[in-house]
Amino acid sequence: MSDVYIIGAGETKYGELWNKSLRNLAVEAGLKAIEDAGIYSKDIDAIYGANGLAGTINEQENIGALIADFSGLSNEGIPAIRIEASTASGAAALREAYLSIKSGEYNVVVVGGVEKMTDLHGSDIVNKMSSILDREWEAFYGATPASMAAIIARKYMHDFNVEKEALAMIPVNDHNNASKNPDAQYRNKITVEQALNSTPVADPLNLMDCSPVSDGAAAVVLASEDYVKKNGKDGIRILSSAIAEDYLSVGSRESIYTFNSARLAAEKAFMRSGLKRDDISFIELHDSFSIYALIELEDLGFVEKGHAKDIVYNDIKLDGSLPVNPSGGLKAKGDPYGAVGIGQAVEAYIQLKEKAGERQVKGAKYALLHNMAGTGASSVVHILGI
Ligand SMILES: CC(=O)SCCNC(=O)CCNC(=O)[C@H](O)C(C)(C)COP(=O)(O)OP(=O)(O)OC[C@H]1O[C@@H](n2cnc3c(N)ncnc32)[C@H](O)[C@@H]1OP(=O)(O)O
Repeated sequence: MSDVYIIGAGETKYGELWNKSLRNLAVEAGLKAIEDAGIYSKDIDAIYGANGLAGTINEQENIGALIADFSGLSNEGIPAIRIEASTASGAAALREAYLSIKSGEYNVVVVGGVEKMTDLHGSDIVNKMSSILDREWEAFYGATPASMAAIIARKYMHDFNVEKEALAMIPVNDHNNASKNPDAQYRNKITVEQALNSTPVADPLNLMDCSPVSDGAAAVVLASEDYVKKNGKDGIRILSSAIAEDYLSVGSRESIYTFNSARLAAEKAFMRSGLKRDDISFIELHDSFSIYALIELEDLGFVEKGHAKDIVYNDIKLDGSLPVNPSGGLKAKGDPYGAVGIGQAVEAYIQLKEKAGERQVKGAKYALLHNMAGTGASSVVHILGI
Protein backbone atom coordinates (compact mmCIF):
# COMPACT_ATOMS: atom_id res chain seq x y z
CA MET A 1 0.00 0.00 0.00
CA SER A 2 1.18 3.48 -0.87
CA ASP A 3 2.50 5.85 1.77
CA VAL A 4 0.47 9.05 1.97
CA TYR A 5 2.01 12.53 2.11
CA ILE A 6 0.77 16.02 2.84
CA ILE A 7 2.26 18.11 0.03
CA GLY A 8 0.52 21.42 0.62
CA ALA A 9 -1.35 23.26 3.38
CA GLY A 10 -3.25 26.48 3.91
CA GLU A 11 -5.67 28.06 6.36
CA THR A 12 -7.57 31.25 6.98
CA LYS A 13 -7.19 33.27 10.11
CA TYR A 14 -9.54 31.92 12.81
CA GLY A 15 -11.84 34.28 14.66
CA GLU A 16 -14.98 36.36 14.36
CA LEU A 17 -14.77 37.03 10.64
CA TRP A 18 -17.66 39.29 9.73
CA ASN A 19 -16.53 40.03 6.19
CA LYS A 20 -16.20 36.36 5.16
CA SER A 21 -18.91 33.82 4.39
CA LEU A 22 -18.73 30.04 4.71
CA ARG A 23 -17.87 29.73 1.02
CA ASN A 24 -15.26 32.54 1.13
CA LEU A 25 -13.48 30.78 3.98
CA ALA A 26 -13.55 27.32 2.36
CA VAL A 27 -12.23 28.60 -0.95
CA GLU A 28 -9.54 30.77 0.64
CA ALA A 29 -8.06 27.84 2.58
CA GLY A 30 -8.44 25.38 -0.31
CA LEU A 31 -6.74 27.62 -2.84
CA LYS A 32 -3.89 28.38 -0.44
CA ALA A 33 -3.26 24.64 0.01
CA ILE A 34 -3.46 23.95 -3.75
CA GLU A 35 -1.07 26.81 -4.47
CA ASP A 36 1.31 25.63 -1.75
CA ALA A 37 1.29 22.10 -3.22
CA GLY A 38 1.96 23.51 -6.68
CA ILE A 39 -0.72 21.36 -8.32
CA TYR A 40 -3.39 22.07 -10.96
CA SER A 41 -7.06 21.13 -11.13
CA LYS A 42 -6.24 18.32 -13.57
CA ASP A 43 -4.16 16.67 -10.81
CA ILE A 44 -7.00 16.52 -8.26
CA ASP A 45 -8.86 13.19 -8.00
CA ALA A 46 -11.27 14.10 -5.20
CA ILE A 47 -12.25 16.76 -2.67
CA TYR A 48 -13.40 16.06 0.89
CA GLY A 49 -14.99 18.94 2.80
CA ALA A 50 -15.36 18.66 6.57
CA ASN A 51 -18.10 20.59 8.29
CA GLY A 52 -19.97 20.16 11.55
CA LEU A 53 -22.80 22.66 11.76
CA ALA A 54 -23.47 24.47 8.49
CA GLY A 55 -26.86 22.79 8.11
CA THR A 56 -28.01 24.10 11.47
CA ILE A 57 -26.23 27.46 11.72
CA ASN A 58 -25.93 28.69 8.15
CA GLU A 59 -28.77 26.64 6.61
CA GLN A 60 -26.33 25.45 3.97
CA GLU A 61 -25.99 21.78 3.13
CA ASN A 62 -24.15 20.09 0.25
CA ILE A 63 -20.84 21.58 1.34
CA GLY A 64 -18.84 19.40 -1.07
CA ALA A 65 -20.62 20.82 -4.10
CA LEU A 66 -20.40 24.34 -2.67
CA ILE A 67 -16.64 24.12 -2.26
CA ALA A 68 -16.10 22.59 -5.72
CA ASP A 69 -18.36 25.21 -7.30
CA PHE A 70 -16.73 28.23 -5.69
CA SER A 71 -13.21 26.91 -6.24
CA GLY A 72 -13.99 26.73 -9.95
CA LEU A 73 -13.60 22.95 -9.99
CA SER A 74 -17.17 21.74 -10.47
CA ASN A 75 -16.99 21.48 -14.27
CA GLU A 76 -13.99 19.16 -14.02
CA GLY A 77 -16.15 16.29 -12.74
CA ILE A 78 -14.10 15.93 -9.54
CA PRO A 79 -16.07 14.18 -6.77
CA ALA A 80 -16.61 16.52 -3.80
CA ILE A 81 -18.02 15.00 -0.63
CA ARG A 82 -18.89 16.45 2.78
CA ILE A 83 -17.77 14.54 5.88
CA GLU A 84 -19.61 15.25 9.13
CA ALA A 85 -18.38 13.85 12.44
CA SER A 86 -19.28 16.66 14.82
CA THR A 87 -16.24 18.47 16.22
CA ALA A 88 -14.00 15.73 14.82
CA SER A 89 -15.22 16.29 11.24
CA GLY A 90 -11.82 17.65 10.18
CA ALA A 91 -9.73 14.67 11.22
CA ALA A 92 -12.45 12.25 10.09
CA ALA A 93 -12.25 13.80 6.62
CA LEU A 94 -8.46 13.71 6.71
CA ARG A 95 -8.69 10.01 7.52
CA GLU A 96 -11.15 9.29 4.68
CA ALA A 97 -8.87 11.12 2.26
CA TYR A 98 -5.87 9.18 3.58
CA LEU A 99 -7.72 5.86 3.16
CA SER A 100 -8.81 6.76 -0.37
CA ILE A 101 -5.15 7.12 -1.35
CA LYS A 102 -4.03 4.08 0.65
CA SER A 103 -6.63 1.99 -1.15
CA GLY A 104 -5.08 2.93 -4.48
CA GLU A 105 -8.25 4.67 -5.72
CA TYR A 106 -6.79 8.19 -5.83
CA ASN A 107 -3.40 9.86 -6.11
CA VAL A 108 -4.18 13.45 -5.12
CA VAL A 109 -6.96 14.55 -2.78
CA VAL A 110 -7.73 18.02 -1.42
CA VAL A 111 -9.26 17.84 2.05
CA GLY A 112 -10.53 20.92 3.84
CA GLY A 113 -12.62 21.86 6.83
CA VAL A 114 -14.74 24.95 7.33
CA GLU A 115 -17.06 26.41 9.95
CA LYS A 116 -18.87 29.73 10.19
CA MET A 117 -20.22 29.91 13.74
CA THR A 118 -20.44 33.57 14.65
CA ASP A 119 -23.54 34.15 12.50
CA LEU A 120 -25.42 33.25 15.68
CA HIS A 121 -24.93 34.58 19.20
CA GLY A 122 -25.86 33.97 22.85
CA SER A 123 -28.26 31.13 23.59
CA ASP A 124 -28.85 30.56 19.84
CA ILE A 125 -25.27 29.47 19.21
CA VAL A 126 -25.01 27.59 22.53
CA ASN A 127 -28.12 25.60 21.56
CA LYS A 128 -26.67 24.71 18.15
CA MET A 129 -23.28 23.86 19.63
CA SER A 130 -25.03 21.53 22.05
CA SER A 131 -25.95 19.28 19.13
CA ILE A 132 -22.58 17.61 19.76
CA LEU A 133 -24.11 16.14 22.94
CA ASP A 134 -26.80 13.47 23.22
CA ARG A 135 -29.80 15.72 22.52
CA GLU A 136 -32.35 13.43 24.17
CA TRP A 137 -30.42 12.48 27.33
CA GLU A 138 -28.20 15.52 27.85
CA ALA A 139 -29.04 18.71 25.92
CA PHE A 140 -32.83 18.50 26.43
CA TYR A 141 -32.15 18.63 30.19
CA GLY A 142 -30.17 21.84 29.81
CA ALA A 143 -26.67 20.44 29.34
CA THR A 144 -24.28 22.43 27.15
CA PRO A 145 -20.72 21.51 26.12
CA ALA A 146 -19.37 23.81 28.86
CA SER A 147 -21.62 22.41 31.60
CA MET A 148 -20.73 18.81 30.69
CA ALA A 149 -17.04 19.73 30.81
CA ALA A 150 -17.64 21.37 34.20
CA ILE A 151 -19.23 18.22 35.65
CA ILE A 152 -16.29 16.18 34.38
CA ALA A 153 -13.84 18.73 35.80
CA ARG A 154 -15.44 18.70 39.27
CA LYS A 155 -15.29 14.95 39.62
CA TYR A 156 -11.74 14.77 38.21
CA MET A 157 -10.44 17.57 40.46
CA HIS A 158 -12.08 15.98 43.50
CA ASP A 159 -10.85 12.42 42.85
CA PHE A 160 -7.26 13.37 41.96
CA ASN A 161 -6.88 16.40 44.21
CA VAL A 162 -6.24 18.79 41.32
CA GLU A 163 -6.18 22.55 41.88
CA LYS A 164 -7.77 25.02 39.46
CA GLU A 165 -4.29 26.36 38.83
CA ALA A 166 -3.34 23.15 37.00
CA LEU A 167 -6.27 23.70 34.63
CA ALA A 168 -5.26 27.34 34.14
CA MET A 169 -1.85 26.26 32.85
CA ILE A 170 -3.56 25.02 29.66
CA PRO A 171 -4.93 28.42 28.48
CA VAL A 172 -1.76 30.16 29.68
CA ASN A 173 0.31 27.87 27.43
CA ASP A 174 -2.19 28.12 24.55
CA HIS A 175 -2.32 31.92 24.62
CA ASN A 176 1.45 32.12 24.82
CA ASN A 177 1.81 29.93 21.71
CA ALA A 178 -1.03 31.68 19.89
CA SER A 179 0.72 35.02 20.40
CA LYS A 180 3.25 33.65 17.91
CA ASN A 181 0.63 32.39 15.42
CA PRO A 182 -0.74 35.01 13.00
CA ASP A 183 -3.76 32.79 12.19
CA ALA A 184 -4.87 32.51 15.83
CA GLN A 185 -8.11 34.07 17.13
CA TYR A 186 -6.65 35.28 20.45
CA ARG A 187 -3.04 36.46 20.29
CA ASN A 188 -2.86 38.02 23.75
CA LYS A 189 -0.69 36.35 26.38
CA ILE A 190 -2.45 35.72 29.70
CA THR A 191 -1.23 35.08 33.25
CA VAL A 192 -2.39 32.33 35.61
CA GLU A 193 -4.14 35.02 37.70
CA GLN A 194 -6.03 36.32 34.65
CA ALA A 195 -7.16 32.79 33.83
CA LEU A 196 -8.24 32.10 37.41
CA ASN A 197 -10.07 35.44 37.73
CA SER A 198 -11.82 35.39 34.34
CA THR A 199 -15.63 35.37 34.18
CA PRO A 200 -17.21 32.16 35.54
CA VAL A 201 -18.92 30.13 32.77
CA ALA A 202 -19.82 26.80 34.42
CA ASP A 203 -18.17 26.28 37.79
CA PRO A 204 -15.27 25.39 38.08
CA LEU A 205 -14.63 26.53 34.49
CA ASN A 206 -14.08 30.21 33.69
CA LEU A 207 -13.97 32.05 30.38
CA MET A 208 -10.28 31.20 29.98
CA ASP A 209 -11.01 27.49 30.40
CA CYS A 210 -13.30 27.58 27.34
CA SER A 211 -12.57 27.58 23.63
CA PRO A 212 -14.28 30.47 21.84
CA VAL A 213 -16.94 30.52 19.13
CA SER A 214 -14.97 30.70 15.89
CA ASP A 215 -15.09 31.03 12.13
CA GLY A 216 -12.31 29.57 10.03
CA ALA A 217 -11.16 27.08 7.43
CA ALA A 218 -8.11 24.92 6.79
CA ALA A 219 -7.06 22.64 3.94
CA VAL A 220 -4.30 20.20 3.02
CA VAL A 221 -3.39 18.38 -0.18
CA LEU A 222 -2.67 14.67 0.19
CA ALA A 223 -0.73 12.69 -2.39
CA SER A 224 0.39 9.12 -2.94
CA GLU A 225 4.04 8.11 -2.72
CA ASP A 226 3.98 7.43 -6.44
CA TYR A 227 2.72 10.96 -7.23
CA VAL A 228 5.28 12.52 -4.86
CA LYS A 229 8.16 10.65 -6.47
CA LYS A 230 7.07 11.23 -10.08
CA ASN A 231 6.48 14.94 -9.53
CA GLY A 232 9.39 15.68 -7.21
CA LYS A 233 7.13 16.90 -4.39
CA ASP A 234 8.36 17.58 -0.91
CA GLY A 235 5.95 16.61 1.85
CA ILE A 236 5.46 15.19 5.30
CA ARG A 237 4.24 11.62 5.80
CA ILE A 238 1.07 10.44 7.52
CA LEU A 239 2.46 7.51 9.51
CA SER A 240 -0.86 6.36 10.90
CA SER A 241 -4.51 7.25 11.20
CA ALA A 242 -6.96 5.78 13.70
CA ILE A 243 -10.48 6.45 14.90
CA ALA A 244 -12.47 5.05 17.83
CA GLU A 245 -15.91 5.57 19.34
CA ASP A 246 -17.30 5.63 22.87
CA TYR A 247 -20.83 6.13 24.17
CA LEU A 248 -22.30 9.45 23.06
CA SER A 249 -23.82 10.24 26.45
CA VAL A 250 -21.31 10.69 29.25
CA GLY A 251 -23.60 8.96 31.78
CA SER A 252 -23.29 5.66 29.89
CA ARG A 253 -19.54 5.52 30.30
CA GLU A 254 -17.55 3.53 32.86
CA SER A 255 -15.79 6.67 34.06
CA ILE A 256 -16.74 10.24 33.24
CA TYR A 257 -13.11 11.37 33.16
CA THR A 258 -11.79 8.67 30.87
CA PHE A 259 -12.05 9.24 27.14
CA ASN A 260 -11.95 5.64 25.94
CA SER A 261 -12.15 6.83 22.35
CA ALA A 262 -8.86 8.71 22.79
CA ARG A 263 -7.25 5.74 24.52
CA LEU A 264 -8.24 3.28 21.81
CA ALA A 265 -7.47 5.55 18.86
CA ALA A 266 -4.02 6.35 20.31
CA GLU A 267 -3.25 2.68 20.90
CA LYS A 268 -4.08 1.88 17.28
CA ALA A 269 -2.21 4.88 15.92
CA PHE A 270 0.95 4.05 17.87
CA MET A 271 0.79 0.38 16.91
CA ARG A 272 0.42 1.23 13.22
CA SER A 273 3.17 3.85 13.25
CA GLY A 274 5.67 1.69 15.12
CA LEU A 275 6.54 4.72 17.28
CA LYS A 276 6.56 5.12 21.05
CA ARG A 277 5.23 8.04 23.12
CA ASP A 278 8.81 9.21 23.68
CA ASP A 279 9.32 9.63 19.93
CA ILE A 280 6.63 12.32 19.67
CA SER A 281 8.06 15.84 19.28
CA PHE A 282 4.80 17.71 19.97
CA ILE A 283 1.04 17.18 20.29
CA GLU A 284 -1.94 19.12 19.01
CA LEU A 285 -4.72 18.32 21.50
CA HIS A 286 -8.47 18.84 21.35
CA ASP A 287 -8.59 21.17 24.35
CA SER A 288 -11.99 22.74 23.81
CA PHE A 289 -12.07 22.99 27.61
CA SER A 290 -8.92 23.11 29.78
CA ILE A 291 -9.95 19.98 31.68
CA TYR A 292 -10.00 17.98 28.43
CA ALA A 293 -6.31 18.65 27.82
CA LEU A 294 -5.41 17.03 31.16
CA ILE A 295 -7.64 14.03 30.54
CA GLU A 296 -6.39 13.61 26.96
CA LEU A 297 -2.72 13.70 28.01
CA GLU A 298 -3.57 10.75 30.25
CA ASP A 299 -5.79 8.80 27.88
CA LEU A 300 -3.46 9.25 24.92
CA GLY A 301 -0.89 7.50 27.11
CA PHE A 302 1.60 10.29 27.89
CA VAL A 303 1.04 10.22 31.65
CA GLU A 304 -0.78 8.04 34.21
CA LYS A 305 -4.44 8.76 35.06
CA GLY A 306 -4.65 11.62 37.56
CA HIS A 307 -1.08 12.77 36.92
CA ALA A 308 -1.44 15.30 34.11
CA LYS A 309 -1.13 17.94 36.86
CA ASP A 310 2.54 16.92 37.14
CA ILE A 311 3.37 17.91 33.57
CA VAL A 312 1.18 20.93 32.80
CA TYR A 313 3.38 23.47 34.60
CA ASN A 314 6.52 23.01 32.50
CA ASP A 315 6.72 20.02 30.14
CA ILE A 316 3.95 21.24 27.82
CA LYS A 317 5.67 24.54 27.00
CA LEU A 318 7.13 25.13 23.52
CA ASP A 319 10.61 24.37 24.84
CA GLY A 320 9.46 21.66 27.28
CA SER A 321 9.84 17.90 26.96
CA LEU A 322 6.35 17.46 25.46
CA PRO A 323 5.19 20.66 23.75
CA VAL A 324 1.39 20.86 23.57
CA ASN A 325 -0.51 22.94 21.04
CA PRO A 326 2.24 25.01 19.44
CA SER A 327 -0.56 26.45 17.27
CA GLY A 328 -2.37 27.90 20.29
CA GLY A 329 -4.85 25.03 20.51
CA LEU A 330 -8.61 25.28 20.45
CA LYS A 331 -8.54 27.75 23.33
CA ALA A 332 -6.49 30.45 21.64
CA LYS A 333 -6.08 29.51 17.98
CA GLY A 334 -9.84 28.90 17.94
CA ASP A 335 -12.47 26.18 17.58
CA PRO A 336 -14.25 26.38 14.21
CA TYR A 337 -15.69 22.85 14.57
CA GLY A 338 -15.18 21.33 11.10
CA ALA A 339 -11.85 23.07 10.50
CA VAL A 340 -10.07 22.07 13.73
CA GLY A 341 -8.77 18.64 12.70
CA ILE A 342 -7.43 19.92 9.40
CA GLY A 343 -5.97 22.99 11.10
CA GLN A 344 -4.01 20.64 13.37
CA ALA A 345 -2.59 18.96 10.25
CA VAL A 346 -1.68 22.39 8.84
CA GLU A 347 0.25 23.10 12.06
CA ALA A 348 2.04 19.73 11.85
CA TYR A 349 2.99 20.45 8.24
CA ILE A 350 4.37 23.89 9.13
CA GLN A 351 6.24 22.56 12.16
CA LEU A 352 7.70 19.46 10.53
CA LYS A 353 8.90 21.56 7.61
CA GLU A 354 10.49 23.90 10.16
CA LYS A 355 8.54 26.91 8.94
CA ALA A 356 6.86 27.85 12.21
CA GLY A 357 9.10 30.82 12.99
CA GLU A 358 8.85 31.99 16.59
CA ARG A 359 6.69 29.03 17.63
CA GLN A 360 8.92 26.39 16.02
CA VAL A 361 9.36 23.24 18.11
CA LYS A 362 13.10 22.68 17.77
CA GLY A 363 14.06 19.48 15.97
CA ALA A 364 10.42 18.43 15.45
CA LYS A 365 10.27 15.00 13.77
CA TYR A 366 6.96 13.43 14.75
CA ALA A 367 3.60 15.00 15.63
CA LEU A 368 0.52 13.48 17.23
CA LEU A 369 -2.83 15.10 16.43
CA HIS A 370 -5.97 14.43 18.47
CA ASN A 371 -9.35 15.68 17.26
CA MET A 372 -12.38 14.74 19.37
CA ALA A 373 -16.13 14.78 18.90
CA GLY A 374 -18.59 15.79 21.60
CA THR A 375 -17.46 15.11 25.14
CA GLY A 376 -15.23 12.27 23.93
CA ALA A 377 -17.77 10.30 21.90
CA SER A 378 -15.21 9.76 19.17
CA SER A 379 -11.54 10.48 18.73
CA VAL A 380 -9.34 10.59 15.66
CA VAL A 381 -5.59 10.33 16.10
CA HIS A 382 -3.02 10.93 13.38
CA ILE A 383 0.72 10.55 13.69
CA LEU A 384 2.78 12.45 11.15
CA GLY A 385 6.48 12.53 10.50
CA ILE A 386 9.22 13.80 8.27
C1 LIG B 1 -15.55 18.78 21.67
C2 LIG B 1 -15.70 20.30 21.55
O1 LIG B 1 -15.04 20.88 20.73
S1 LIG B 1 -16.79 21.05 22.56
C3 LIG B 1 -16.55 22.75 22.25
C4 LIG B 1 -17.80 23.42 22.11
N1 LIG B 1 -17.56 24.85 22.15
C5 LIG B 1 -18.12 25.61 23.05
O2 LIG B 1 -18.92 25.15 23.83
C6 LIG B 1 -17.72 27.04 23.06
C7 LIG B 1 -17.58 27.53 24.46
N2 LIG B 1 -17.48 28.97 24.49
C8 LIG B 1 -18.57 29.76 24.54
O3 LIG B 1 -19.71 29.31 24.52
C9 LIG B 1 -18.33 31.24 24.60
O4 LIG B 1 -17.03 31.53 24.14
C10 LIG B 1 -18.47 31.76 26.05
C11 LIG B 1 -19.86 31.42 26.60
C12 LIG B 1 -17.43 31.14 26.94
C13 LIG B 1 -18.29 33.27 26.02
O5 LIG B 1 -19.25 33.78 25.19
P1 LIG B 1 -19.91 35.23 25.43
O6 LIG B 1 -20.02 35.49 26.90
O7 LIG B 1 -21.12 35.30 24.57
O8 LIG B 1 -18.78 36.14 24.90
P2 LIG B 1 -18.93 37.32 23.86
O9 LIG B 1 -18.94 36.75 22.49
O10 LIG B 1 -20.07 38.22 24.27
O11 LIG B 1 -17.56 38.05 24.09
C14 LIG B 1 -17.29 38.81 25.25
C15 LIG B 1 -15.81 39.06 25.31
O12 LIG B 1 -15.14 37.85 25.70
C16 LIG B 1 -14.25 37.44 24.68
N3 LIG B 1 -14.34 35.98 24.62
C17 LIG B 1 -15.42 35.24 24.27
N4 LIG B 1 -15.12 33.92 24.38
C18 LIG B 1 -13.84 33.85 24.80
C19 LIG B 1 -12.98 32.78 25.09
N5 LIG B 1 -13.40 31.51 24.99
N6 LIG B 1 -11.73 33.05 25.50
C20 LIG B 1 -11.29 34.32 25.62
N7 LIG B 1 -12.08 35.40 25.36
C21 LIG B 1 -13.34 35.15 24.97
C22 LIG B 1 -14.72 38.12 23.43
O13 LIG B 1 -13.67 38.30 22.52
C23 LIG B 1 -15.22 39.43 23.96
O14 LIG B 1 -14.12 40.26 24.21
P3 LIG B 1 -14.25 41.87 24.04
O15 LIG B 1 -15.30 42.29 25.02
O16 LIG B 1 -12.86 42.35 24.37
O17 LIG B 1 -14.66 42.09 22.62
